[in-house]
This record gives sequence, structure tokens and C-alpha cells, in this order.
Amino acid sequence: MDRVSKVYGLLWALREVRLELAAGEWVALLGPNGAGKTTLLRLLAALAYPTAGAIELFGRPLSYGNSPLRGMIGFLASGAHLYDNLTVNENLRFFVSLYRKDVTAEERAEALNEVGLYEKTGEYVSTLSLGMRCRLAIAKWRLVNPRLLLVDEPYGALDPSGVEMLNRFLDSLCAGGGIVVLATHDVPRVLERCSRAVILNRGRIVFDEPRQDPWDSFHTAFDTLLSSRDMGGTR
Ligand SMILES: Nc1ncnc2c1ncn2[C@@H]1O[C@H](COP(=O)(O)OP(=O)(O)OP(=O)(O)O)[C@@H](O)[C@H]1O
Repeated sequence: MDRVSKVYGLLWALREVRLELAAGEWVALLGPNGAGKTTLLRLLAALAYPTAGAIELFGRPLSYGNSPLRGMIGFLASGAHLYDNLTVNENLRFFVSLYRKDVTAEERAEALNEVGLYEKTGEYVSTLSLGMRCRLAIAKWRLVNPRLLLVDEPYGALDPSGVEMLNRFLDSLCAGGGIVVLATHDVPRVLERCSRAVILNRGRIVFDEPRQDPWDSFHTAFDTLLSSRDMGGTR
């Protein structure tokens, strides 16, 4: 994305953001409340329009209609976009059909088994706990296998085995050349795994570095930010 801005009323949620993503990267997107993380993910998912600037993915401009590019992009958020009055299995079937993927019943069963939901196959999604819904959303994206997966604050709903399972999935997506951009406040957890850390503050990228060991300059930048009390975009 090149010099992308998003303005809500008088508020610049993002201001002239430049971000280039490379195949195989796992990017941690960090920053205080209101920094613009979800806005950035939504723009990359074509769920919102930029006010200014251009977004290109996989060599093509991102458009907001029925673009083939959208079939390459996944968005995993705690709301999970599931249908409560369909069963777990029906949700998977319906969702995967939207992406025109050929997935067999065995593959669906395997995905549910992998996320620990095999026994819930015939249950209505309305009966699932928050963590189970998150696990089902992970199963969806396992089956679709998007080239770019945008993940918004996934860790809160998951127990430790769920976190480990999600991390394994994200690792395998990146190992296959996929790209993960994950926004979270769980800094230690994501720094353990990501290949690059980006900090947003008040709509601007203020830090963007590949993996470091240890993450000294990251912590310096992040601690300085957190000690400031301003939040949100700029006016
Ligand atoms: N639909 C909207 N209408 C008006 N303002 C919005 C809208 N969505 C986001 N904003 C504003 O844009 C700014 C960035 O919000 P965003 O949700 O992207 O932040 P975030 O970094 O994801 O925050 P958090 O860590 O709290 O989830 C905030 O000031 C927020 O109030």
C-alpha cells in the first residue's frame, strides 16, 4: 500500500501509510488502542475504502467489487463471521463454497479434528463458546488457504492449546508462501513467532523492522509510545 489514508469525519485513522508485504512474512501489527490497526486490516481486506492512496496486492490494484483478489484474502477476527443457525459442518460447507474450493467431507472432518471441534460437527454454531467459534473460524481458513490472512486480536478467546494450534496454522501458511498480518495487544506472544514487527501510532507507522533477537529497539519504541497518553488518530 502506498501513502494510504483513511479519514472518518475529522479524524485521520490512517495517515499516508506505506507498507510492502513479501511472500512468507508474518507481520505483527502493534500499537495502542485507536492506533489504526483494525482500520489497516479492513482496508487490506477490501472491507473499507481508503480515503486516499492506492492498495495493490499480488501485482493487482485492490478493487471493491467482485474481484478475484478477494478470494485470496482471509480475515480472521473474534466475531468470526459465522452463521448461528447453521451447524458447524454446514458453516464450513457454505463458507468454502463461497471461495469455490473443492473440499471433500473428509477434508472438512480433518480440519475440524485439527481445531478440536470434530465432536461438534452437527451442533448449531449458536451453542458454541467464544473460543470454539474462533477455532471454527480457523478451520474455515485452513480449508480456504488464503494467500493473505489478516488476523485481528485472536488470542483473547483461545486457550493455550488453541493459541498453539493457531500458531501452527499461521506458520504453515507462511511456510507455503502465504502472508499473515496479525494485530494484537499480546506483544510477547506475537514477538515470539512473527518475522517482522510494525508499530502504528495515531494512524502512522512509527516502527517497521524484521525479526530481531532480542527485540531491543522494538521495546524502546513501544515503551516510549505506551508512556504517552494520547490515543486514536490525528485531527
Ligand atoms: N467506523 C468508524 N467511524 C468513525 N471512527 C472510526 C471508525 N472506525 C474506527 N474509527 C476511529 O479510527 C481510529 C482507529 O481505530 P481502529 O479500530 O483502527 O484502532 P485499533 O488500533 O484497532 O484500536 P484497538 O487496539 O482499540 O482495537 C480510532 O480513533 C477510532 O475511533
